[in-house]
Amino acid sequence: MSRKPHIVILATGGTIAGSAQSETGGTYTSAQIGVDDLLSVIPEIRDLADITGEQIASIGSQDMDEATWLKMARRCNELLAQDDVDGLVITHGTDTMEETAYFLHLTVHSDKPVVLTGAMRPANAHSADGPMNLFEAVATAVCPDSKGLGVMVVTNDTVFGARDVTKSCTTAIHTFQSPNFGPLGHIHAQTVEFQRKPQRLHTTDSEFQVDQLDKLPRVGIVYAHAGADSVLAVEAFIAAGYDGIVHAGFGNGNFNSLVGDALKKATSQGMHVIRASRALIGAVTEAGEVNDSECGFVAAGLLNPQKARILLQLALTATKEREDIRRIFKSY
Ligand SMILES: NC(=O)CC[C@H](N)C(=O)O
Repeated sequence: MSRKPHIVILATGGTIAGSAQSETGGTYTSAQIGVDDLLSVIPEIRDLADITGEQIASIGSQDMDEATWLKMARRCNELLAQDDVDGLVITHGTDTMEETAYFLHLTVHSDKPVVLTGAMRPANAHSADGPMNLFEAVATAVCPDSKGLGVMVVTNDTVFGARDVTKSCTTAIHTFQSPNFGPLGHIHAQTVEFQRKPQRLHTTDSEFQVDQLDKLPRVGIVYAHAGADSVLAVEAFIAAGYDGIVHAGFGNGNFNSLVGDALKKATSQGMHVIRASRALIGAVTEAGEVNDSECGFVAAGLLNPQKARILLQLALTATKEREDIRRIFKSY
């Protein structure tokens, strides 16, 4: 490429754009600073790429919603279809970054890099992590080896895959981890080195098309605990006409008998139930204590409950057949 790569930064808010009362900590407000101000503190970023910025939203990511996801997916697909755009960097709050990353991993149909980044310290804090994270996100977006790896999350000198990454710590700057497999790669002194590639389907191989949609199927999450009477939550989702439930179960996707009966009632009424786990590591497998085909459930595999919810929502835009949903959970 003779010209410099062109990277578009889509800003959504979060702590990376946050402002605190004090540079050493305390309360702060997300989404106070626009994309131009974020860029102004790292002028070297313009040595890596020609940068243009767009403000997609100005929110703390706890307020991220499906309407904004659909808008983001559409805008990403539009931009990446342009010959003069080589990749995207999305600045985002960390609370739901993993969910937005996985949603875009399945709905953006391009092999050009899409990299999400954010920060744990507000923009005006001492040793704010946002500027370096943004710089390294752009370094990742312009790296030729990033092509075809799907959507990535870059923070703290580390590149994670959208499917595996999760926010693991409430406050630390090394909060993002991939507990099952570790990161895709690392960044040091502007150099990005990858160790592995995502194996499951994504982006250019994804069957999910959301460009014409203005909403997604309704799927709720029910969380297991000893002595759970979350049968009431299951009943509430049934009564509200939800399309599906993800159960964040014990261990290998287990539930107590009360909740199990309520979940079986849900499937008998045409709802879809995914068995995920509240455990951090390991897959929910079909061969365990639950007979999925008898109960009409689908095992989430390695997806955590919040990502299993997104995959079920997208699956239900394409099919209502349980066997097809099972195939989707084994492929994405
Ligand atoms: N560190 C953060 O980005 C968290 C701030 C805010 N809750 C958000 O997710 O946008």
